[in-house]
Amino acid sequence: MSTPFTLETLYRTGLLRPLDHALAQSLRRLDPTTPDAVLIAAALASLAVSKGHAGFAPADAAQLVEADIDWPAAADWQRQLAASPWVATPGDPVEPSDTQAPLVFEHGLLYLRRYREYECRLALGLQRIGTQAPDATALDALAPLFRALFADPSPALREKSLPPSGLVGGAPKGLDEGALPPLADDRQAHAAALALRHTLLLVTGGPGTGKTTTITRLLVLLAAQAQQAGRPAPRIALAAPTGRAAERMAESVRIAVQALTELGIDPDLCAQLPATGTTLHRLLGTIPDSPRFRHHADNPLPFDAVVVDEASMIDLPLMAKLVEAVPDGARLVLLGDPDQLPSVEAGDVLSGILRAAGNGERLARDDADALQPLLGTAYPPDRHPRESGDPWTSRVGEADNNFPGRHAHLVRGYRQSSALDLAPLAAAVRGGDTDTTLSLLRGNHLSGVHFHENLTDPLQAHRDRLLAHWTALAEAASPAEALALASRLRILTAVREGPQGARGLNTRIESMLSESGLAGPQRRSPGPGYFHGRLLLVTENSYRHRLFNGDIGICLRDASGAVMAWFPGDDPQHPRPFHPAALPAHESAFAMTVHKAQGSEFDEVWLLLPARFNRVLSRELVYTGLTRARSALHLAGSADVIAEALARHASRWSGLGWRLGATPLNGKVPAAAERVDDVVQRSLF
Ligand SMILES: Nc1ncnc2c1ncn2[C@@H]1O[C@H](COP(=O)(O)OP(=O)(O)OP(=O)(O)O)[C@@H](O)[C@H]1O
Repeated sequence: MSTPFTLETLYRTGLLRPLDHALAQSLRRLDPTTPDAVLIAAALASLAVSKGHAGFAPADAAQLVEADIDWPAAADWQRQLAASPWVATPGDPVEPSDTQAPLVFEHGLLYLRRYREYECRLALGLQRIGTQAPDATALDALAPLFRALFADPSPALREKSLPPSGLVGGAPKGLDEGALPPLADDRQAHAAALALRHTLLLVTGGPGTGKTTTITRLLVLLAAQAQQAGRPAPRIALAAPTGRAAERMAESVRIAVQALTELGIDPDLCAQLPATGTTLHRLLGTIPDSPRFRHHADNPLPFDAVVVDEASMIDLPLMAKLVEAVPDGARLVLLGDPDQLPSVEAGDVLSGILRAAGNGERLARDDADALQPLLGTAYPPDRHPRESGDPWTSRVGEADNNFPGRHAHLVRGYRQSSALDLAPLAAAVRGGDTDTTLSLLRGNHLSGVHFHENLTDPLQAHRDRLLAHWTALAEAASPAEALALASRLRILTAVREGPQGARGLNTRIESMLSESGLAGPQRRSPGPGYFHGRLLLVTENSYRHRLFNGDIGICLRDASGAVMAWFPGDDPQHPRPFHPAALPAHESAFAMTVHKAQGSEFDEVWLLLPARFNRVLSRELVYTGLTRARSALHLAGSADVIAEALARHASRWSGLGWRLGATPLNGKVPAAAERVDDVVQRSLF
């Protein structure tokens, strides 16, 4: 029997949270004549935000609430919403809405007003950043360096064995532009060239496609450009949503810089690049007990270029605050993998931006023309690209789109690992191709990829092997060694609860360790749970401790027998000890959800799917999980669950794509409502 469409029934049956119900109740108290349909929509708009959506689509209500409900006809429901005094219906995609109305109905979505305003602020902020024209006049002068950076200089340099002193304008002397291969089909070169001409750039691509390498080269170019123009060195910030991701990014930049100096690029230019990264919260400056930051539109960040990695993890409010804090004239470069899971909090911002920015596969004609000094002839000027079938056509969406930034999508993977041949599997999962995925998994030909079909309990089936890893952590000679060992292996799960959930697995692993004598009662332990060798995952940001959501540490006994929790410091050789009782919120980390593992990598990943289909599963979840592996992947699950996961997208309701496309305010709003395929029930993990 279907559930009646009344506020009380939906609440009583547990489909609404107390918070959602309270919002609806408060509207009813203020105006008892408010129809139930409006109250329920308000409650569902609140529920939608908790599940990662920017708003709620009444036409697709069944996507949000998985229950058999007598939903009203969408058109009637929308009419009631539009007629309600609680609901603003602004005529313009970025005009502030009526502050008296707590809800906004726009483009098929019902928003809590605050989230609609975040979308507007973000759209306007990106518009402001992207429409500033950088000084792109001296591109000719940059050409030698550009070609040295991008035209695979290594063979030329090795032959010539140039000492660092033989440099001209940052480029190794002797590199003859004409002798170098053309850059017309090098997407990394496109990305860097586009960033010299535009202030807003998105660089997307899967793991190891060279996003960080490309940006490092771009930053060297910006440094050279400033030097040539007699300007001070550019002030550059490297940031990411989590501490771990920021660290990984800075590490990749350091490695890329090292490679450039070894290849003869001017060390003075390379020295201008930052050696460290920071979290977005730290960059913006948190204010205790406030959702506001120290840096905002009136106190912008003191940087000329802000580079942000793992952009898919950034939620709507944080991205809105970030773009507002980017000063006029500064560059914003967003790096990310659009096939990974969207942000845990509301927004799915990266996909919204990408929807407006086009697919990043081709250069626009004006860019190709203007960037000729750097890229060479990108397309023959005498042929119209669209007619000729030439690859250098306008970027997709350009003709009917006002988005001011540029997007470059990198596809070629460079991270060579003879141990792990993940690329074909990642591509099949990304494309939702179940047949290919299963045949690759079952074929057992991909090096480093192991399929454990129908395995539901790796702890039982592979007990000794897994246990050996965890006991080795406890036997490490030093905290630094234990932390280095810790990233060798991780069990990743789709869900938090249940037999294949991270929480239950951690409990079982701890009892296994206890049986093996490791996790027993500890002398001078600050609590029963803090045993020598316990892996910890921090689950909230603490600026006081400089510990951030996603940081991994390990409990180890010190010389006096006291157990301390060790976390990485600035120098990998010197981890930082904390008294476990003083740590911010944390949990065990032998197993963790794929969501928590975003931004991290491990040598060996055991990706454990639930035995039965669960709505958190999606192709993005499987893709994110398996791409965390550096040298070995063990995938445990059934063919049915894999097929069902790959059939679903983890996307969200958002109006950002059309809003960005419709800005500036020229009244050109696309007609079709933007909606997503599936809903992710993130409350489950
Ligand atoms: N054009 C290139 N030629 C040769 N090697 C490259 C090139 N671009 C990147 N690489 C190498 O590929 C590896 C991955 O590069 P990088 O870290 O920049 O990728 P990424 O896209 O930022 O990866 P992730 O998303 O995992 O952080 C590095 O070892 C880098 O040196």
